[in-house]
Amino acid sequence: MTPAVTVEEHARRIEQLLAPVIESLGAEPVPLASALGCLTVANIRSDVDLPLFRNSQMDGFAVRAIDVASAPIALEVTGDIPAGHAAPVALIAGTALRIMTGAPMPTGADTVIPVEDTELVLGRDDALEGAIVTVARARSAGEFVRERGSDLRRGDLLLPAGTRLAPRHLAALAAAGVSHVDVRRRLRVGVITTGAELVADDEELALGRIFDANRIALAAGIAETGAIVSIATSSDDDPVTFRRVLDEVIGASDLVITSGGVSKGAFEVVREVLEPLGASVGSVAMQPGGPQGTAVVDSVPVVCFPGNPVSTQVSFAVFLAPILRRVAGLPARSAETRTLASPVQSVAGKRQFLRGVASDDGTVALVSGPSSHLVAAMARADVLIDIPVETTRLEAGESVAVWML
Ligand SMILES: Nc1nc2c(c(=O)[nH]1)N[C@H]1C(S)=C(S)[C@@H](COP(=O)(O)OP(=O)(O)OC[C@H]3O[C@@H](n4cnc5c(N)ncnc54)[C@H](O)[C@@H]3O)O[C@H]1N2
Ligand code: MOO
Repeated sequence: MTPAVTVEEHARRIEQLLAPVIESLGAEPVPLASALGCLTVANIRSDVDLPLFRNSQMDGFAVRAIDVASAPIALEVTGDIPAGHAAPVALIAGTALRIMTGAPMPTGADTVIPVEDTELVLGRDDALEGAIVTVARARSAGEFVRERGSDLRRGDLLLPAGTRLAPRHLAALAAAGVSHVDVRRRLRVGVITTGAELVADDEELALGRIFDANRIALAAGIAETGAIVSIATSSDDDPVTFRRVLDEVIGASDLVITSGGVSKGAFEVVREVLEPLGASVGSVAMQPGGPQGTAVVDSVPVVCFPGNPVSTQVSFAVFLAPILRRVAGLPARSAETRTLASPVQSVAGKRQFLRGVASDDGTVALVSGPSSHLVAAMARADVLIDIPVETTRLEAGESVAVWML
């Protein structure tokens, strides 16, 4: 990749690298509890009517509308129908049955009088036997009765193919008794951060060592874009260690992302291990995110990002997030136009992604300078300001494209 390729060229390269994996993803059945965010692969029809049976919409008394037409009227209460009641119950004409919300309607009843519109006088020893209910107002037939199949009929379409499963979809499937759903298999993405300076979880900080910001950033980015984090781990700069870690992660992943070890230093472990395997490592005309690489190892695509934490995050946002979002059925992150709150400088020949905060008044302000180690400043940003490759200066009030983070 020498000389530098454009952002668009590198994006196309990654698109091509991932195409075979995405095309062969296929489908798998998953339990509903694991299906949030998955895409259905086929139309799902209901095997049942919803509601499953005719039931009461209110706590109250099941009656015949004709028997309460001249309310107020007193009726004998001949029994109770709690929710979950299994045995079919028949209403005797001219009487009432106490019923709870969701309980099956007794045959013969055609309306429910809400308890608020009644007065109950219990029988001897406060038993329901011998109780009398006074109904204060009439109701027409069908009121407060939820008819079987009134929500959805058996055989009707419950969810179309290509639905990205949200809680409301899962609720409808569960209500229809569906326990597993066929979904597009999600991409399993592995993460390897590299660098002898990275403090492992069980190590103490010492001079020259740093905490690993990229492992969690990439893992969270993967999860946010609807893919599965297969393994997120790290390696030091020893090629033998890196190769061992790479093999482990490749075995569990459809795609592997590395961070660090791709520029021009003396200990660039990613480059050292992957170039002999045919990797393309070089420069993309962007800042941050200049050093970039791609490889295929054991048929698994490997995308190599630079180690600076802002570079890693910007690289993920620019090159992988759009693809992963599309595969997961998520809408593309919107790009908008804003006006600059203050002038910006840029570097000729590099597309610059500056970190900014967008305001409701339509302006965007920088949160920091352009350097790619400014990980704390990036946390204050909500947009990337996209400065075109040949632009070297923009004045306050000029329009810029911003990418929502
Ligand atoms: N002589 C040159 N030096 C550098 C060039 C160049 O063109 N010529 N490019 C610079 C640019 S731009 C970048 S970006 C970095 C990329 O270098 P690497 O991808 O090889 O990354 P490292 O050297 O491993 O690390 C760079 C930087 O980031 C810190 N780092 C690494 N991993 C993590 C992590 N997981 N969490 C937090 N911080 C991390 C690392 O300590 C370094 O400070 O190269 C420039 N150099
Ligand atoms: O390209 Mo590096 O990512 O500028 O700092």
